Amino acid sequence: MTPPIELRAVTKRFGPITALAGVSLSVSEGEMFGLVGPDGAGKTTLLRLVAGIARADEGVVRVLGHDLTTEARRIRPFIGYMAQRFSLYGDLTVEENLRFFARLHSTGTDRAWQERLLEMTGLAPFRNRLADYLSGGMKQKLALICTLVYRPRLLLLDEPTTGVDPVARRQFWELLVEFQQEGLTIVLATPYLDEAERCHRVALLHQGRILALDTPEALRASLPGRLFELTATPVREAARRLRTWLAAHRVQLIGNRIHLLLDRDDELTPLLDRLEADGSVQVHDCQPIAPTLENVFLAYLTEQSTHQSKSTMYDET
Ligand SMILES: Nc1ncnc2c1ncn2[C@@H]1O[C@H](COP(=O)(O)OP(=O)(O)OP(=O)(O)O)[C@@H](O)[C@H]1O
Repeated sequence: MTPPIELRAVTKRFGPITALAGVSLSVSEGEMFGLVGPDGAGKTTLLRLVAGIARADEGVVRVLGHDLTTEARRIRPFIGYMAQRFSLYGDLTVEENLRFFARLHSTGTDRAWQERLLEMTGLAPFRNRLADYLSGGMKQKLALICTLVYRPRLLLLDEPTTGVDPVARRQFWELLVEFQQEGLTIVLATPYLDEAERCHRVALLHQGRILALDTPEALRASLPGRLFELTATPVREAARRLRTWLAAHRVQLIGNRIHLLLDRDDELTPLLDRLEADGSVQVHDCQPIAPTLENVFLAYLTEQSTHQSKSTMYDET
């Protein structure tokens, strides 16, 4: 079966900036696919290309069997795209917003579906409230159902829960999972790695390239060696010293803890002895831990930037 989304060697430039550089990926029917990466990595650009709003400079974007270079218009009725700043009409009520978006796509008559969306999101009791007076979480839910009101086959979400409180985020996710289980294919960009963990597969983007793409389990397993969590004081000095002895991607400062990636267990004791040797750094605790996606992505990103600074050094000499 043809995958609903397929990108082959896609490049997108904005003047001198290369937002996407030769990206290839495919998303399967009914999949929940996550895009993560630092600001400016190219996540929004990728979603906009798939939505048919922007065009690739090179490569092929195929969505629902159509080549978007020539057939972008054909897919629009089947795509739900919730942009980072999705605009609701603040002076319309919840229900009026929903009907407005439904009418834009000539499905204004499917009232049963609209009612179901209002019920599912818990927005039914607030149907007459102006959108301006909804909480942040409720606004996001309304934006989601305005995106789904015309029953798209693909749902593209750009950081849909940014700035939403944890309870509302959890509710939003319960809805997403419900829609995905009904067969909707979902691609979402997220800055939250706990959200990425809930996706079937995740792509890590950096400067327009895919650094890693796999299931969360496989990505975690791809971190070579053993990970240790260390508490020490002063923690910044401890991390600084470790970074001078080990490759940068092996030492991650996460809050007030250091995560240390070693090849072998027996590297640990000599390293800790060296850290405490002059008495100015004290190690309080050190335990082996299971890696999270955050560890994996930080390792990839640091390794990448070390690589780049090395090649810049070579370029300059
Ligand atoms: N319309 C545009 N004109 C010029 N540059 C752009 C445009 N859109 C994106 N860019 C640039 O392309 C690169 C990728 O941007 P993009 O918005 O896709 O990243 P992102 O991963 O979504 O980051 P963020 O989460 O900060 O939006 C950035 O360097 C950005 O400044």
